Amino acid sequence: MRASARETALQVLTACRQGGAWADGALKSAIGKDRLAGPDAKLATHIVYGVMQNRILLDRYVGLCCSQRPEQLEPLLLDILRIGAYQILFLDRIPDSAAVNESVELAKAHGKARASGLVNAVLRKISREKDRPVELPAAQEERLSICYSHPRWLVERLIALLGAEEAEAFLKENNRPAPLTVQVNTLKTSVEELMGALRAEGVESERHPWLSDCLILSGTGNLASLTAFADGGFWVQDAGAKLAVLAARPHGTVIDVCAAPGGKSFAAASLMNGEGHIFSCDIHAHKLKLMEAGAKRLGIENMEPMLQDGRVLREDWLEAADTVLVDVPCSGLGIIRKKPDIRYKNPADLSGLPQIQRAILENAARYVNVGGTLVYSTCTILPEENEQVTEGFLRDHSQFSKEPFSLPLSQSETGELTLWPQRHGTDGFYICRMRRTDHD
Ligand SMILES: C[S@@+](CC[C@H](N)C(=O)[O-])C[C@H]1O[C@@H](n2cnc3c(N)ncnc32)[C@H](O)[C@@H]1O
Repeated sequence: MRASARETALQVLTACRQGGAWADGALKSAIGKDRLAGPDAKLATHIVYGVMQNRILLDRYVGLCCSQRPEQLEPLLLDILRIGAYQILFLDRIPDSAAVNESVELAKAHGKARASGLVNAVLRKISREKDRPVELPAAQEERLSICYSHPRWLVERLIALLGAEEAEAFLKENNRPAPLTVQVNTLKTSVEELMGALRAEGVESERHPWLSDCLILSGTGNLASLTAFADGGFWVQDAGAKLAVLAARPHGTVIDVCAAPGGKSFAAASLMNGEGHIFSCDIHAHKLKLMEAGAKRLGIENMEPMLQDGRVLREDWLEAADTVLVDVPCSGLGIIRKKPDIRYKNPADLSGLPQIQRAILENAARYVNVGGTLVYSTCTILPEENEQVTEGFLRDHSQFSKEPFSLPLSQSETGELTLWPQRHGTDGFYICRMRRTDHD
């Protein structure tokens, strides 16, 4: 039974390595394709997330227990070793012998019968030595990088931003499960009613500590299979994302320039209580379908998904909107706890983002009417995608200025706020609220 969970996990790790897939999406489709359910689906998920969260540390163990360096091993074999090592080091309920044997079988099933001896020897050695603390380098950056499996460049950036102690707290938080926060669809139901409906389906829910219309769920299994979900009772949304919409106080004509999969537009619609109109734009046609389906499920009628590149001006929208949301594509380094593989993005691939973000902000700002609000947000914590983009924009546009805002969790006197998992319990998020005071 368990072998199929491990086989699925291996397929997912292979898809991520070879095809550039994201673990969460690849896992969801592999679990569906392999028809895993219950404990098998859970184990496959634990293994994939666990390997991603601990990859650098696991490779350290493999390296110490193998005559070859991890990077010299065939990638498939290394993935099999990581899967085995993760179970031995982190999953108490699986006997080490089972973790070793299943990994050996996995190697054989993938035509690596000759290498299965190596898998056996390395994993047995890891099992024997697992209680001895792994030797770590003295240098702080290197030590944190291995301990929490984050690439060295990111650890260095975090230490520069936060200092070593808080950087470590952030890294630790990234390897913990994030709470599953959902937003109650107040257009259709109430908090109490939804809690009752979830309970009837065996799902535990508790009120969010500081967002009155949000719940934290546990024991959900596949969310999409719940009747409460199909009935449009809620959508999944991190508290940080909800705060970005609260900071905008959306009303009247709203343009959400980077809207898919639609979470912030849904939150705006619910705050606007059926009034006004929301243009929910995205550059990818296939994502519009997601938003359309979401809006239909939630019974939102004043939201209009549209195919529109945020960098390209629509003349008919010039100074036409009361609220413009600019939730730009970003490095996503604030949501590592939900997408653990984001940490392994190549930093060189991130360097072009600020230019795209600035171009979208520049264009979107032209849609804001005088007196209207412009909110720029990201789910990252890097200043070059956050403060540096908004500062550059404000320097060149004196008709906009930052405006203080207050939120259930905290206030911002300066008009901008960075949220952090280790400080706020939310995803890492940046929010900047600006107001237009004059024409261009
Ligand atoms: C951070 S996500 C938005 C999340 C969304 N606001 C929500 O809360 O569900 C960024 C989105 O921007 C879209 N995007 C990327 N480049 C774009 C562009 N030039 N114009 C419009 N949308 C773009 C991506 O397809 C992606 O869906």
